[in-house]
Amino acid sequence: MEDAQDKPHAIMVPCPLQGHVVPFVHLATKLASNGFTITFINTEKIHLQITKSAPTNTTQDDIFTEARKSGLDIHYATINDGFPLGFDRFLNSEQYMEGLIHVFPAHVDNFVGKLVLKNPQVTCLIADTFFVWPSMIANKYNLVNVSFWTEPAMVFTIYYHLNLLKINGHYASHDNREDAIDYIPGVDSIEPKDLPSYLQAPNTIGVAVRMIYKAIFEDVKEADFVLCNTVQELEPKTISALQEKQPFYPIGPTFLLNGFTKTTVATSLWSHSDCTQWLQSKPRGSVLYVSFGSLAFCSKEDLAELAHGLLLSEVSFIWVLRPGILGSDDTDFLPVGFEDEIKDRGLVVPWCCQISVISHPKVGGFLTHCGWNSILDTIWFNVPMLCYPLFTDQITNRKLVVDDWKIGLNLCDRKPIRRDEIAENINRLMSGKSANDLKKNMEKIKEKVENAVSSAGSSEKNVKQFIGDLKVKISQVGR
Ligand SMILES: O=c1ccn([C@@H]2O[C@H](COP(=O)(O)OP(=O)(O)O[C@H]3O[C@H](CO)[C@@H](O)[C@H](O)[C@H]3O)[C@@H](O)[C@H]2O)c(=O)[nH]1
Repeated sequence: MEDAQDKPHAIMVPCPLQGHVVPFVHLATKLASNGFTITFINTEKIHLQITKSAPTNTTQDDIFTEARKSGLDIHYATINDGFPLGFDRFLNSEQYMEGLIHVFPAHVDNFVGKLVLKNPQVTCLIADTFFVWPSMIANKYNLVNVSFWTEPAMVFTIYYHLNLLKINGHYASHDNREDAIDYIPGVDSIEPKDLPSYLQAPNTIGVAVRMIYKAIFEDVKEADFVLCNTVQELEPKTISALQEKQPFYPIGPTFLLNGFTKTTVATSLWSHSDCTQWLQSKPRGSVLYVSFGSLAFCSKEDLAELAHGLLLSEVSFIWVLRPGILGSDDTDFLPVGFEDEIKDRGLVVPWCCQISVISHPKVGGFLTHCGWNSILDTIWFNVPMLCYPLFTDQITNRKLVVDDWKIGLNLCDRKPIRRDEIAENINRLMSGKSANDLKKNMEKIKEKVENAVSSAGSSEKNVKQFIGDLKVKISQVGR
């Protein structure tokens, strides 16, 4: 029998969200192609949503069936998150988060306990940094504790140094300081307005969210290794500073780690509308892609203003309007006559295969909420961004895109957003000098990413380094 460190068996648990399941699946595939055995866990709810959304001919009980046929040793299991399948987790997000903190860990514990008993080769837990329980479970079952962070290192280090923000009066005081923050290791300077949203308005967000961030960044300090879906050359100072605290490996973008091939693993939570035929008739680089990811809510007023801005811009667009984007069952939010007015200039879809759309040569700009996966997707396909961050890390991600890397523009500089400013910025994104400048900067950033995922690049090297370090750790833990 092989030693446990020669063929590590890792349990992988993503946070039950679209933007987390996707990078976890790519990482699982990468590790399995490097000789790991993986047991991948989705919640029953996520599994149901994925299988319901997959094309009927591919619906499977096990999303890794095809991957296994190609020789990868990936097992799949689903566990209960503490709520009935019919419970609406988004409309009851506060209650859901309480459940993820207090109930979900008991289900994970139960599952891991049984698996470890049956299978002594299980040596490692790779859990989403967003969970509060990994160190408890890793310690209980003597597993190497690996935390996977799906956002940029900049955001990680801000939460990691929450205490510094508090001591210095930039967070959690009655009257937070408004001057620049220049004491976080590896971050030159950041304005309070660029902090993740949860750190800006501590009194208006739920208690559960605040508890989660405090708890997860206490827990991650116990991890043996931290993996991050970023690129060393994009955030060098921040990453070096973090590496002085903990073994921290930038290994992104994970969707490129297996070469850019279409994955056989179903991950989408909604069915894809096909946009390729509609795109065919458009001139090269002329279409704006608009999407706000899987999680963020918009107000009815802002969506109406966006719709008017798109009309005024006269640009062709594909707009992903996810079901539930208003945070309610309301579906009646587009201005009267909008669909007639856009005719064949605009296509509104509930969801699509984002990679297929932004890789299409007809697409020339991306109006995005600045979800980290979307930023990585669009860098790879050289599509400049118009940034409309809505909450959480998206606020800080915008700073990276617009202020630091200069590969995107702000949608509006003030709130509430205004249709004339939206239209003007859409046009600046899609044509003229500003568009050319953005494209030139984008080429430089893309080159860094391209180098990182090449066989001698930093992300590939960091994956190898992580695997080597993990094997040493496994031999020391001696399961
Ligand atoms: O129509 C669509 C829209 C999105 N996607 C995919 O869905 C994912 C979306 O991820 P992301 O852009 O990161 O947005 P969210 O779904 O909003 O992701 C959550 O998780 C991210 C990673 O932690 C955070 O950066 C975000 O702020 C948070 O909202 C990406 O893989 C996209 O390729 C599609 O396939 N089709």
